[in-house]
Amino acid sequence: MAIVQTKEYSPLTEQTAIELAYQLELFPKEAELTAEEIGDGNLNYVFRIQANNGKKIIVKQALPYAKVVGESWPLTLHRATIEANALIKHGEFVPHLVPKVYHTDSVLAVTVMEDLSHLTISREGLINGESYPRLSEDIGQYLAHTLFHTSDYALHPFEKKKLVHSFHNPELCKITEDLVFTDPFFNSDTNDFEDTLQPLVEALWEDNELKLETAKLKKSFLTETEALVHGDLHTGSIFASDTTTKVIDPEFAYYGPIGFDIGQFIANLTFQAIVREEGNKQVIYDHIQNTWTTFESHFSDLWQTHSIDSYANVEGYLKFVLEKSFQDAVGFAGCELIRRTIGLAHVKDLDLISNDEKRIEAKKKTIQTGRKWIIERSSIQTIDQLINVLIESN
Ligand SMILES: Nc1ncnc2c1ncn2[C@@H]1O[C@H](COP(=O)(O)OP(=O)(O)O)[C@@H](O)[C@H]1O
Ligand SMILES: CSC[C@H]1O[C@H](OP(=O)(O)O)[C@H](O)[C@@H]1O
Repeated sequence: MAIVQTKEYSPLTEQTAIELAYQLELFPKEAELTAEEIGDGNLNYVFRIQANNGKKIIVKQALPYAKVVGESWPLTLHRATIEANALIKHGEFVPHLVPKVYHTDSVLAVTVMEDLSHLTISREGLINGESYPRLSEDIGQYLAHTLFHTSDYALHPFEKKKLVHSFHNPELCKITEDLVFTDPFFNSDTNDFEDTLQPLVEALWEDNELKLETAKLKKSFLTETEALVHGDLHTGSIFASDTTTKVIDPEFAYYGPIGFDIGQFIANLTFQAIVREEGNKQVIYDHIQNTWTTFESHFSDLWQTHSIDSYANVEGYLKFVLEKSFQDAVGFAGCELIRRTIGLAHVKDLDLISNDEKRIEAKKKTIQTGRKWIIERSSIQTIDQLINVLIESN
């Protein structure tokens, strides 16, 4: 990977993105290049550069503010370095499940990576009725390998603490602390929901039991440095086809609780379980179940074969770790369901439902399911129980 440092930050244009690609010698000098800005996320520029021979690359650049809000919301450029380093670190364990990184530049806040345009963002595909047979198996493996190998169960304590330090990501964590764990549970300016939902939302704001349990989950997010988590593992951060899965966009990566990524992914599948017609829901229930069972079995295998923890063979310890991760995941999934329904950043799975009655009905379900999962997470002990709870309210 070439490392070329530029002296000064400035936002790229399609023209300067092409110049950068030439400068980095990612294409032969004689290649004719075209560029297109294709970013549809909340935060960054994404340029696709294409040569006349068909070769393509992606140049992703952080802006010094959150694109979705504008310059009034300044945001660290360091997130680009976090993202590139997380792709590289996770790629050590699951190279087939992340894009290749060709180049990073911390001054320009740029990551140049493999183009995945032959795949589809899984949220879009799922909304269009795709089932992606490999999705849960691949994400279950991604979760098991990235989380186990970056944890104290696998790493020397010095190495682990070095990683905790290098993935210190306070500004992006603060976004999650606010948008996932706080604002939706209070009458905050960032919230965004239909007037019809007002009574249900006000009931959440007055629900002390819910707020107490959410406070405990937020505390875990704030304080537990268990593993290097992706930090924003929703279906919009996953490219998929029937045969391939690739996880992108880990700019929210930091050392956090093992259950966080698992919960966010399960919640984003749950939007589909709720919005799909009756006959198409089962494939999503199966994905939810398979995500956990694949994670559990791969994590357990890694524990047996690679753990360096003195207590690894103490009967009951692995079971304790898995039970805690599951319970956390259920609670984090509940927070994600609620925040994507009434908070600042929504999901198309819900918002694209054009029929008002159906959309509101679906949103009531995601709010009620989220509340239930947060409050009842300690009594939901298996993935089958979780799915039964979901089916009962769906
Ligand atoms: N490696 C890639 N290959 C092809 N398209 C990509 C790639 N990375 C991002 N994109 C496109 O850019 C969009 C936004 O990327 P993302 O990393 O999610 O940005 P943000 O951080 O702003 O959310 C994706 O939904 C996808 O369409
Ligand atoms: C102002 S950031 C809101 C929201 O956006 C991020 O998602 P993405 O970058 O994938 O679009 C993240 O989920 C943040 O909570």
